[in-house]
Amino acid sequence: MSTDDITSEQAYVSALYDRLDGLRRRTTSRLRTVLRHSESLPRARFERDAASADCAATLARITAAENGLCFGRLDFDGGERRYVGRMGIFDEDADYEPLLIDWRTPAARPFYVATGAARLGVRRRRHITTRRREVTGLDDDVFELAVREPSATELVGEPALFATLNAARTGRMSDIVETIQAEQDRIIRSDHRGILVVQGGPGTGKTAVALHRAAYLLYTHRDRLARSGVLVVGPHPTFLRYIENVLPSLGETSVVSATVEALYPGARAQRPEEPALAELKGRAVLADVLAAAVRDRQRLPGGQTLEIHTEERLLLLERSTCVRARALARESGELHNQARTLFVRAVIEALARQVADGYAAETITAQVLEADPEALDLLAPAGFGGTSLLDDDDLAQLRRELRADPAVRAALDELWPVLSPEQLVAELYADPGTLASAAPELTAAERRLLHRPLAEDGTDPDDAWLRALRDATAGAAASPGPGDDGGVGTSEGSDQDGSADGDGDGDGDGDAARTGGGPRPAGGWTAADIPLLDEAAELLGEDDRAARAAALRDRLARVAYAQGVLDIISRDVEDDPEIMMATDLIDAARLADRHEDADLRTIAERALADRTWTFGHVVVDEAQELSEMAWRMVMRRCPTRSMTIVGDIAQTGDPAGTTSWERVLAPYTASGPRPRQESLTVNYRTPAEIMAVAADVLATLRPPQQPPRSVRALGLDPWRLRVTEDELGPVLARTVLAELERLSAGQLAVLVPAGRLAELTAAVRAAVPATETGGGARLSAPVVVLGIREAKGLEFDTVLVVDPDRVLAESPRGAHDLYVALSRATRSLGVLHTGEVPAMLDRLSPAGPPADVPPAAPRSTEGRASTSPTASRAAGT
Ligand SMILES: Nc1ncnc2c1ncn2[C@@H]1O[C@H](COP(=O)(O)OP(=O)(O)OP(=O)(O)O)[C@@H](O)[C@H]1O
Repeated sequence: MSTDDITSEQAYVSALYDRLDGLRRRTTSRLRTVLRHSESLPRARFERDAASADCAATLARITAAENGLCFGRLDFDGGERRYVGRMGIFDEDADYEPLLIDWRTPAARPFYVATGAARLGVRRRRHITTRRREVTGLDDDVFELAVREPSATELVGEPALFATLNAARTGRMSDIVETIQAEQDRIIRSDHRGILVVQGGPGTGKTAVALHRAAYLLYTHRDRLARSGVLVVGPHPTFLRYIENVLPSLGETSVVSATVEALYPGARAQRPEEPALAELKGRAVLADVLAAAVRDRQRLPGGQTLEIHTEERLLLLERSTCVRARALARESGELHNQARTLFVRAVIEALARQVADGYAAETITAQVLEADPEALDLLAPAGFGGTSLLDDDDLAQLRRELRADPAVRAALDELWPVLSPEQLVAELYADPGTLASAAPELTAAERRLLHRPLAEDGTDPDDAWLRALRDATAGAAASPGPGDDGGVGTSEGSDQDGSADGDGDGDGDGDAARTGGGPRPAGGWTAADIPLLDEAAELLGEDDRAARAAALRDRLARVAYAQGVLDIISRDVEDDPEIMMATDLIDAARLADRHEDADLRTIAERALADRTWTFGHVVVDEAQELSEMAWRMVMRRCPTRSMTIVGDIAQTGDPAGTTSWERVLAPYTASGPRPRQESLTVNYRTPAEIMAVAADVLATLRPPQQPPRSVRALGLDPWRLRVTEDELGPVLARTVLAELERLSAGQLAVLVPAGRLAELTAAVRAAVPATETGGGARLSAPVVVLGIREAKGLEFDTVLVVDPDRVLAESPRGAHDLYVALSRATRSLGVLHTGEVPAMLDRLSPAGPPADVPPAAPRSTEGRASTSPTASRAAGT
């Protein structure tokens, strides 16, 4: 490329940066002006905050575009020229002529998909490489005018692509906006409607494509998606940290990313699950089991009558009354906790009638019996009409007394308890009788597997459901107002059944005390339990009446305040009919609404705090790991089914994970359009020599899968080293040091069977103290030691896989896990094994012990993250 070319491109790029600076200055100054206004009224505050959020989002986009602002140019047959970059820049003085087009616009598309076979009118595609604001290189694809056969293997912008692929890893995924390939571009820009499934082998760019698609959809449908948000579901927290820079670097900051478990704002997984149990808990049939468990908790008295001994009297609750009350509550279509109100109301009504009849019977006995000795027998079958002897106030008082009576409450709790999801699931596991009745579809052995006693302390400080219920009811009880008596939610007239405490007994405790806190199984919850808790929450229903009543009370107070304000400003002019008064323009209710405080939390904050939040689009990465129950949980978050699902069924490690996209998605697409399927076939990560080893493992899986085609070979043979069990720790430590020496920059991962994580981490740490490990590992560390599941979706320059035999034995999907482990490296791979090498790894070249590395001397790698890896490596040895 001539220096003239670089000079002229530099001039153009510099002019773009000048415009970017101008835009930044204008936005910053607008932000300052907006923030200077100290608004006292909530609505004005809201507008100010919305304007400042808008400025902040624009500034974030400008900042994100700074590096690599312009990276491409297209020259068309007719002489038209388009520059492509990270954001659109227009010439305001020339009718908004585009100077730089955003990569997501249709006009930019030929940059990614034009080939010699399908030129789309492009004569030349130029990749422009920049460092900071300086143009450092140009690469041109000049298309011949003659049409030739399309080639499936054709890469777009090879030099730029290989420069990225060969660069050392940093522990953070980067965007690929400058080098998106044609098969990836098609997926990124695919229609947002419906479910899109992208199946692809390791390193084919599924994660990269899914994230660029999220950015594309946010750009194309910003109005719709900005309100409801986009959710990215990833397999583990380390993965979410690994990808967290990608969308911000594309100028998108409003995406929520979470693991499946984090979508349930309550209990957290506290321990790993046994594979057999994880598989069982993942089955969709567990949804039926939970539904049956809920119905089982809606009970009837054992005999024909239930005796309730209150302090004053003995009440006899007829079984038939409970049958009717239960049918009424069930048929209402309300969820369990809300339907309890109807059940309680019907039972209390029957008990009130019984007490009133008692009064009537006494009256009759005293006044009538003498006149007609058979009066009791005559009246008893149809009742004494006792309620008609009491006026409405007396009856209301009687119902309140009955609801507050501890014996009556205990009986109601036995028959129809308020349940938290944690309580339902933990008590289901704990009680073999409930399990047997709720889970007839499971075998006795499976039910035994599910059985787990309750944790001894019985309460779970993390039971958010109960905490929220307690807070809400405490708030409701603490704020006296019209709602407390005869007002919203508490009167006999409106709610009849009582108050805002969610159980209808008017005691304000929300029954939290009676649920005994939040039970959990001994040992705590596991990741496989979380979808069950979410399902239980869905069946039980959120009890939001306390919060609703509190909100209504707030509003009444605001209306009263607004009325006071209107009275004051109208007072002096009240008698003059000529003068228009404030009350002619606005009433108190509307004035109050204008003063309502807006919810200023970000979409992410609101969405993650609200279990019932639904997103405009959901991306599921490593989707093969989701169980059927987890899918139910994710699907609830996306009723529109606008979803991008990316994964690889050959990499499924979770025993409850997916083996067929069709099968797992069938329940959600039965009545709608079928999911669209796309596949990615080119492996950008793993060099061909390593992929050949992984492909041998892949060949042992059923059903057989096609390995992806590696885009590059590096000429470095993957090796294996046999060591004795005793030597494993020290040899591993020396190998790590030797490999670090070889690796001038980048990252090294030691991938081990989950059961050996602690022991092998200790061995590596003896040589490299800064080694990071486990789910919370900091990926910028020079060395990380991870179990295979924790390495899902990640990549490293060098990978050492330890004890493949144990990886294979540790889980029914051991071979899938080994396949994942072998396909994480971007440069080199070594395997340390203690027994015979598994036959599927025969292709590995036998190696001698790590040479030239002194065995002891632990190496300091302090400060490596902030200095150049090469420098700190040198300093550390
Ligand atoms: N078009 C591209 N240009 C540059 N780099 C790319 C491109 N496509 C993919 N890559 C790189 O290839 C690597 C693998 O991509 P990614 O992690 O998205 O693959 P994956 O299919 O999700 O892999 P796995 O299934 O193993 O998790 C990443 O470093 C990614 O940045």
